[in-house]
Amino acid sequence: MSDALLLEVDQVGKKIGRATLLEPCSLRARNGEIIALCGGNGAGKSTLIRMIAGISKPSHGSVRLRGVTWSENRTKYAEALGYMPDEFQFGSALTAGETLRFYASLRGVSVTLVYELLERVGLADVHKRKVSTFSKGMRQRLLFAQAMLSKPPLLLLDEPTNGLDPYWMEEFGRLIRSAADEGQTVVFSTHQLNIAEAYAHRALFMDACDVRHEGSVRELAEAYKDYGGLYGAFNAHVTFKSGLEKRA
Ligand SMILES: Nc1ncnc2c1ncn2[C@@H]1O[C@H](COP(=O)(O)OP(=O)(O)OP(=O)(O)O)[C@@H](O)[C@H]1O
Repeated sequence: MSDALLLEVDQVGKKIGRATLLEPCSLRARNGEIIALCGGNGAGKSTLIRMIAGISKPSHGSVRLRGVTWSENRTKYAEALGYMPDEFQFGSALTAGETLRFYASLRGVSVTLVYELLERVGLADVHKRKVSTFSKGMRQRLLFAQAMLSKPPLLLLDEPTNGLDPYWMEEFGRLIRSAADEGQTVVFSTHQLNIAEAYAHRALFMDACDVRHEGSVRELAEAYKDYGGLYGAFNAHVTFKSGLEKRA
């Protein structure tokens, strides 16, 4: 992990009408850091991720990636980012290989990398199959490969382990660790606190559209080791008021 700051989320919040989707919150991420956003349903994880991804405009605050905001330099910002949304429909007529080649051509990435990535996410043998025949976990792995295509400085992953079997859940952990070892920063949301504990450096605990606590995963797991590790730390900081957006 280096000291270089890649991502600066500064008092970013979101309101739609009278509803508060996210209370103003801040987050800094350095190169090579893995950060887990943990929280129950409706806690605000996707809202925060979408604002970092540049697809939802904050009502307050700013997000800087490589020193620029989305509106200041869209190209520099977008090139620094690989985004895996929580829900996505691939074109059903395309095979896995065609799908990834399509995204590679959009980003000017070599086809050699496409097959290397299909191998890494365990889809090389089925690259000629149409994505419409894939299971949920297989589509998740393809979506993850899509986010990793250009080896972006920031991997922004919304519930990436959703639908993965135990083998691929662990493998996902190893893939993000090796990305971080190569200097990529990973911000991911998850309901799997064991994955956050095993692979993330830092965790943000979110609830009721607010960040309740932020800390080093190692320190939190150690402090709560007699209470279930990170799970115990999460329970100590989060009161589960999730589910509905706040209204003024
Ligand atoms: N377009 C919208 N209009 C009003 N409220 C919204 C809108 N989108 C999301 N919300 C609300 O914002 C809050 C945060 O939602 P968000 O999707 O960020 O939660 P999440 O932590 O990702 O949840 P999950 O784990 O269920 O995916 C929720 O209360 C949700 O109901």
